[in-house]
Amino acid sequence: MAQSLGRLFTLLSFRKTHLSRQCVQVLSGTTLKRTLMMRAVPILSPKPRDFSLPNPSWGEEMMRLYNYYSSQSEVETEGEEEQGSQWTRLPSYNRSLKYAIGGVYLSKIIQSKARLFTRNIKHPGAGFEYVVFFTKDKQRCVCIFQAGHLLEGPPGHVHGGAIATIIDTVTGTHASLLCAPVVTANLNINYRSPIPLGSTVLIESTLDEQEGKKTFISCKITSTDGSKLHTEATALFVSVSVSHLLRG
Ligand SMILES: CCCCCCCC(=O)SCCNC(=O)CCNC(=O)[C@H](O)C(C)(C)COP(=O)(O)OP(=O)(O)OC[C@H]1O[C@@H](n2cnc3c(N)ncnc32)[C@H](O)[C@@H]1OP(=O)(O)O
Repeated sequence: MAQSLGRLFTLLSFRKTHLSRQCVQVLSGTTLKRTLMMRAVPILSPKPRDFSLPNPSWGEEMMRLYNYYSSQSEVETEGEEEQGSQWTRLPSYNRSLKYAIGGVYLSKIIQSKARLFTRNIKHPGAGFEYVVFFTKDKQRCVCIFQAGHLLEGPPGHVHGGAIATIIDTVTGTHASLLCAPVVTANLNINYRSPIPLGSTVLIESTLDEQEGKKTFISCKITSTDGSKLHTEATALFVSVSVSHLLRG
């Protein structure tokens, strides 16, 4: 199963690259053709958009924290002692790349229209704007989250389901770093204080325990200065095989 899946990924990856090259050759020539080519290449390009990089919708606080954690993730090389390398930023795509071979999307193989739930609102800033950083030993993750106006629950505040979604995403991403592929088996959430719509908050996840196929992670959402607790959660992830994901 794994072997034939691997062959399928390699074949699809080759066909996609080959198609991009053919498209460039056919279209090059006149200005019109060049314009068309410029438009066609990004569509066919195998390089996916990384949604965890800044966009114009990110507010001041989101940018401040992004710059802070990014500055903590620079690694000194050439024999010098590493400085400020505590955090590493995780790229984030709108399809399931994680388990794929050769840059082909797993979600595309299962269903071509599938998109990651948290990355499918097209208008920047309207939904989930977030970026996850993890520590070198992968014991902790921190997510900077800016909640857009389409996530409203109680007037002016973030919907409880949207909060559950971002918690599942952060803790699931954390568990995936440790032992992918995983699925959420259990998620317990205590909502302590509402999160204002449009605000930026910090989500911190911590590895509690790993026991066989089970990974236990706890998580809290606070204001960015840590003074206000919004949400606390614990989650259990169970490691599964790729065929478990494909089987459904
Ligand atoms: C990049 C973005 C990342 C986003 C991450 C998002 C992740 C998700 O949302 S996944 C989607 C939601 N989750 C699902 O759809 C999962 C559906 N459930 C399943 O597939 C199965 O029930 C599954 C795999 C969790 C467990 O299957 P099961 O056959 O019970 O596994 P099994 O091997 O027997 O259990 C493993 C262990 O987990 C325990 N366990 C399983 N489910 C639970 C549970 N709900 N509560 C407590 N323990 C549990 C079992 O008791 C067992 O423990 P032990 O090893 O001590 O005996």
